Amino acid sequence: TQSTRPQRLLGAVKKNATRGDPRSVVKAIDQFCRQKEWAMNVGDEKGCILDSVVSELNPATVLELGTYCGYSTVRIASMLPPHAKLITLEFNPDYAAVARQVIAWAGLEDKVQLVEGASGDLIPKMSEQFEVETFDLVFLDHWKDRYLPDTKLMEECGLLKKGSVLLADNVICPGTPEYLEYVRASPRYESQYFRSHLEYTKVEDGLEKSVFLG
Ligand SMILES: Nc1ncnc2c1ncn2CCCCCNC(=O)c1cc(-c2ccc(F)cc2)cc(O)c1O
Ligand SMILES: [Mg+2]
Repeated sequence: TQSTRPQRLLGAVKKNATRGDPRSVVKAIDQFCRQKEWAMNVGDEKGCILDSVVSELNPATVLELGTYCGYSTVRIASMLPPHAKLITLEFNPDYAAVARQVIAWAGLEDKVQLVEGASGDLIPKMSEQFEVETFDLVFLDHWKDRYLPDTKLMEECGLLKKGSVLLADNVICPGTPEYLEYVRASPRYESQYFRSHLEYTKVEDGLEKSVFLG
């Protein structure tokens, strides 16, 4: 049977990256996506912006919506302090299976909890099932029309506290107009746009960082 793109991406990680070395995993995926096959990872350019937000915030609890192959999961988890935890939600079981192996190759399985399911179903169960009160950082990188409803859901479920940061990928391409309008107009958020490019291309895209004011 034919392999899938995520499976070929995993092969490139196993071939070119060193076990237990997250930076080499990130580099192997970026090389694969530039030289072999484009894939919808946040990528190296936007990845540097992601890194700077994580290192500035030094979060203890992180929620990632949309794992895909685990590229941003590895980028974030590799920067977390010792007892911090990252919960990442992935809807597609095939993507989840690849992501688990990418995360394990990077040696980060102890910091990451990958949960399979839809964000809309899992967010309301967060506090009871995953023993999390609030998230210091949420990285939104899943269905673009779920960014807004899931943000409202996180507010309603009390998962955001004063100072929680939402970092949203693809706010220009593919675009999340309703989400952008909401976080930029709401008095409950302080928003900032980081202009960049769609991963591995010259197309404009960017990240929106929104601080919850409580
Ligand atoms: N736990 C959960 N709950 C809900 N949905 C869930 C989920 N877990 C996963 N999904 C479903 C996400 C499916 C992938 C989302 N990402 C994207 O769709 C995406 C697309 C592009 C793109 C841009 C230009 C193009 F020409 C083509 C594609 C770039 C990106 O950086 C993207 O992140
Ligand atoms: Mg994305």
